[in-house]
Amino acid sequence: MSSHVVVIAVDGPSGSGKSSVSKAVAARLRLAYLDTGAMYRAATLWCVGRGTDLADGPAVAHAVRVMPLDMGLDPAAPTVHLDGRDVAEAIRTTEVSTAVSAVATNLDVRAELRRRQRAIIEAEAAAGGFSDGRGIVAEGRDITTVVAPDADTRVLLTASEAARLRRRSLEVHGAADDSAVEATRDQVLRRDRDDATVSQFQVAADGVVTVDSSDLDFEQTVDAVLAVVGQTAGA
Ligand SMILES: Nc1ncnc2c1ncn2[C@@H]1O[C@H](COP(=O)(O)OP(=O)(O)OP(=O)(O)O)[C@@H](O)[C@H]1O
Ligand SMILES: Nc1ccn([C@H]2C[C@H](O)[C@@H](COP(=O)(O)O)O2)c(=O)n1
Repeated sequence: MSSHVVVIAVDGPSGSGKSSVSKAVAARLRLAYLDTGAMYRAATLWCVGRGTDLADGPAVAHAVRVMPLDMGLDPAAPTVHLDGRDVAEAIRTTEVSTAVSAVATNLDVRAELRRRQRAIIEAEAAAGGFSDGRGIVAEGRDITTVVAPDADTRVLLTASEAARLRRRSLEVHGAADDSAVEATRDQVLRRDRDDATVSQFQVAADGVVTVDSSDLDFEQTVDAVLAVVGQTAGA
């Protein structure tokens, strides 16, 4: 049995399915799961809660450096606690989704959150080997390229703009008619445009495998990512 520790990195644009697919992959392989987007969302909620002006870069960076954030890594029940408070729901509000790019494009915030993400990944990787079901799936926008460029498996999960808008619209509004899709446009496309100014998640970097889920259903997408893991991490 191999004692190799596995790190699986997944990036992609909004609505491509990173979170749901990564969670399912981690559960299937009995690995930990890290949602790095949730960390940027928590940082946004933290700043808003302290009354920090999101346009004041140094103040935002300072607030994030002292942010007491705890990430729970069980893919069956991932948790996010800020100063001991469960904020899993609070970080998904439209207010946070609309404001998060202002925080995520602050380079000092990125440096701090990347440091924390690497520490979490290293701690998980040190905990055991893949054969024991240990290791981690980490997903976001810069995991394959900056946070964990040495990951065993690096996947860029994409989907067409239309598919991503439809999925997000179904998720948020329970419908994918024209007006529902229009209402999700800012949360998906404007956010991607802003986030793409600091991370490269629209084209696969060297060594990163693209999985295009536009014409795949959820289970087929999970299987496609597992197949890449099988080819790259010796699963
Ligand atoms: N292949 C797929 N086919 C159909 N629906 C999917 C597929 N993959 C994911 N979904 C659904 O699309 C929605 C968006 O997925 P998810 O939240 O995982 O995307 P994301 O890339 O993490 O987005 P964001 O970065 O904006 O948080 C969810 O409702 C999810 O169940
Ligand atoms: N590694 C990451 C993860 C996320 N972000 C930004 C991009 C989003 O606007 C925001 C929230 O992410 P989501 O929950 O929608 O995946 O955080 C980033 O810049 N880098």
